Amino acid sequence: TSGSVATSPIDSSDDAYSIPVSIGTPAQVLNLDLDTGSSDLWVFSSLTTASEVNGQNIYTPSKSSTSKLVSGATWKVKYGDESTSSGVVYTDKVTVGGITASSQAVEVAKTVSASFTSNSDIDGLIGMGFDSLNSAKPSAVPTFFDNIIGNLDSPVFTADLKHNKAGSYDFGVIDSSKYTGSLTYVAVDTDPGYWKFTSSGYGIGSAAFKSTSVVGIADTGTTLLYLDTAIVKAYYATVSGASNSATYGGWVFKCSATLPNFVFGVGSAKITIPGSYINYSPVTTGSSTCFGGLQDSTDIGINIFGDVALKAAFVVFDGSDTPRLGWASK
Ligand SMILES: O=C(NC1CCCCC1)N[C@H]1[C@H](O)[C@@H](N2CCCCC2)[C@@H]2OC[C@H]1O2
Repeated sequence: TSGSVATSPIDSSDDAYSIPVSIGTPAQVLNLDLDTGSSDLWVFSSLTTASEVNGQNIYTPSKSSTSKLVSGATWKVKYGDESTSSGVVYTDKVTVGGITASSQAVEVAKTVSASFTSNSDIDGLIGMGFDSLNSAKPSAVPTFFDNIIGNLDSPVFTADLKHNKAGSYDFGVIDSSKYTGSLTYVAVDTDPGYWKFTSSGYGIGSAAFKSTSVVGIADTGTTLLYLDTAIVKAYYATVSGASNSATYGGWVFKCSATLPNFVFGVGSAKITIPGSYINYSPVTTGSSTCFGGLQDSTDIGINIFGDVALKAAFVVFDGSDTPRLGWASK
């Protein structure tokens, strides 16, 4: 089997990309953030503290004839941005892009942190990282990808994210009409559970490409691109008036600035991020100061190829016995 689901940016800054996910019988459709940087499928629900729900669609297990409580199971997840959620676990039928997991662990939130409450566009997350990152106790539960991989024509899913328009996630198939040239594959280190790979270097604007190993994760659930200080400083050195602002917690510049393209290497291939993708958004609504889409990864401890990078490419997440990532321009 194979399938495809449209994914849309939740706002004009491409802060996240959501997909419709059907849960239960009859179907309850929620808009979930597909996150390759985590491995819990969790949802806003009828069990979520009422004051922490603010316009999100909710999953009500008691209205689904196929829901079952997983007795004794709990979960609690904390993300890199310090957001958190926690609750209990049900199993139910889950369908994404026409592909069904008949008994998918659905982690039902009893509580969520403020940043989730304030984002009415996201009804939960569907984690597509490796099972080792799953937070369920006393035992981890498989991801949706893990549950369907055996039924897929090919053990892969692909990401075709776009700037300010709908893209797609495909499952079980690599659609060659969605990219140009050829795919270049790179090995994945699944420790501790991210899609972690080594980029072969970078280039800033028309400057010479710098061949150097840059270890990072392909993370659809992170908005921006986070890289080593030296690379980031070299990039913003080409943007007149750019500064690393303590006030705003990162590199900022005049919204009217022209930003150079940023190239990252995958093997012998090169992915070009248009400079415009690095003009992420005004620091506050209406400000003429803009926050950069490329930021420093020092405080994180790992480099993150988030949506700013991913939307410049077509990416194959290959979950075969030797996991790997395929990258192509588009
Ligand atoms: O915490 C990270 N990434 C970290 C960012 C800082 C540097 C380290 C990694 N990703 C989260 C993301 O921010 C959340 N957010 C929801 C609202 C729209 C934007 C996305 C969403 O929930 C969990 C996950 O996705």
